[in-house]
Amino acid sequence: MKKILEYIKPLYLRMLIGFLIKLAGTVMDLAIPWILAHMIDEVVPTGDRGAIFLWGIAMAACAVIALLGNVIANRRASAVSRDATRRIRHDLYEKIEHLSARQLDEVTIPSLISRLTTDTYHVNQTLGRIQRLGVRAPILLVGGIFVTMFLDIRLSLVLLATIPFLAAGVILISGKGITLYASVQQNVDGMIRTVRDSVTGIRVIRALSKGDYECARFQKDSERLSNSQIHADTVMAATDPMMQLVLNLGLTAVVVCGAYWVNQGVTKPGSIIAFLTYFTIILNAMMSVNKMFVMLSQATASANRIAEVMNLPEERPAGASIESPIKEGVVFDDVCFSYAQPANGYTLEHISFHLKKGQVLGVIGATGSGKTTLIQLLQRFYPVDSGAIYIEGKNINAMEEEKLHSLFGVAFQSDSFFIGTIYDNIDIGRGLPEEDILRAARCAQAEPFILDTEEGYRHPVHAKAANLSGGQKQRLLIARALAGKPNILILDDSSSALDYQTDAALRNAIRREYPDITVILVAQRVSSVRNADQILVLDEGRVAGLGFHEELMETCSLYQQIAKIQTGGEE
Ligand SMILES: Nc1ncnc2c1ncn2[C@@H]1O[C@H](COP(=O)(O)OP(=O)(O)OP(=O)(O)O)[C@@H](O)[C@H]1O
Repeated sequence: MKKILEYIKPLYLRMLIGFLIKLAGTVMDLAIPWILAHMIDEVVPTGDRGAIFLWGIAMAACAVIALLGNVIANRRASAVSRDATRRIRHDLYEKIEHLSARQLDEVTIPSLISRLTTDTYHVNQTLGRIQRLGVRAPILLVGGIFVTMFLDIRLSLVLLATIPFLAAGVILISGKGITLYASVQQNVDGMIRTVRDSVTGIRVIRALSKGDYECARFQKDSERLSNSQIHADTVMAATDPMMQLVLNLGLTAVVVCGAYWVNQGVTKPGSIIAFLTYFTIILNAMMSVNKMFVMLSQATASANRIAEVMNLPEERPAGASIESPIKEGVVFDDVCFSYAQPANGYTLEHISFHLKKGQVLGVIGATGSGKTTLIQLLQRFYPVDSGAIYIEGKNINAMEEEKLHSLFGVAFQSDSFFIGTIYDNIDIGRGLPEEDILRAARCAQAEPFILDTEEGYRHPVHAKAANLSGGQKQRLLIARALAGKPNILILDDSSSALDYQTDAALRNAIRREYPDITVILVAQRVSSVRNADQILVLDEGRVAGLGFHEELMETCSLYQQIAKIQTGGEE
């Protein structure tokens, strides 16, 4: 909550003005029953029509001012909570953008989505409500009690006796609400995770006839969420009836005592009528305060979840000062890395190689051998546990993140497409020169299929590029990676859907059109890497071989095995 208060601080003045307007409106609301009692008990018995008319006008004026004050203040409250939430959402999004891959793994993407959406929504709603009712309800409550005391001290003491019971109940229950609503939000995370998995993998799910299984999984998450929501709401809902009961008992006592005192002539009937009106005002104010506490419990749970992400430390990798004696290309110097605890074994172990500028490195190995991890380390998505990675002699830890990432053009196995044209999907908002885009598309062997369409480069791409084949998508991704003319091109198994001929044409075109680009080519097929200047063979995170094709065919048994399986022994 402390973090959220930082966002409200600059809005204090605006809130204060809103509060003052609200205060004026609320005081007018409180004045109306008082004027009513005064008219019945003091003015009407005199029979002075002029005075009755004037007091009537005063009542109407109070009602109009109360209405205007409340409307204006409510509008201001919405504007303030909208502005505060917009800034919170913006900063949270920016923070998420800069989280390290390890932090993303820890918090998880679905949880970040719900923090950015439902949690900020709860904060927004509560900020608005607190401003709308935070002044009005307590003033109505305290003011109502104060005026009733002024009207009749004995009757108001009967009413006051109920307040401590009510306050204790509200405080107890709303404290529990924070824990309950935090658990609801955790279940929202779980449901988003399941929906995300099912939607992104819907084709695979259908192909494997796993629809029923996924439905059951969703049902389970949905039930868990409903149950936690029902449990939280049931506990929190207990406060309203409890308050009504206590207040109604108080009211009964007031009416009984009031009737007795009127008979004795110590209380006037007008006071009893005004007292009952104030009683309704106090009851409603109590209910509003209670609702505010319920919302506050929910918003506190959400605010804590938002602050948890915002307070995550910036992970700045260590060991940035050391420079490599090799001043060009990419150098991996005895790199070890593990996603979890190194004590449980490394994912990549003692990886060393030097890739000269303009050279091609092929990376091959069984699934799970660490090929993608190696690429992630090069882009500093995770910090290495030991050893160092250098680009042009500079430790990547010493580079500004933006500068480091601007060196790469990356095509992953599956990457995102957005609704737009083919041209837009290659450019992705970088505003690149048209000739660079056309050249990249040509080189990626994408142009023939693009020109085959009626609209050419303006051909529409549907959501998730559902109207393109796997090979066409891969070619567009490669074109996207090339179009920015990067220093280092990373192709992570991104030509697996291409036929052998297109794959070979692609590699030749890259060499011909972009001779200075250093290429790292992760592949499953020996044919994709055989012409590389160096081939790194990975086996369970260790280097099983490093050299060019013919060399490895002589020295590396794992490489020989892979080649033999893929070529049917022709090699
Ligand atoms: N974010 C992660 N957190 C924990 N472990 C991970 C993570 N990503 C990968 N791993 C593990 O690290 C190992 C290497 O994975 P990696 O993706 O680098 O293999 P790969 O050779 O690229 O596999 P593939 O050819 O199937 O893509 C695997 O055992 C994998 O389970």
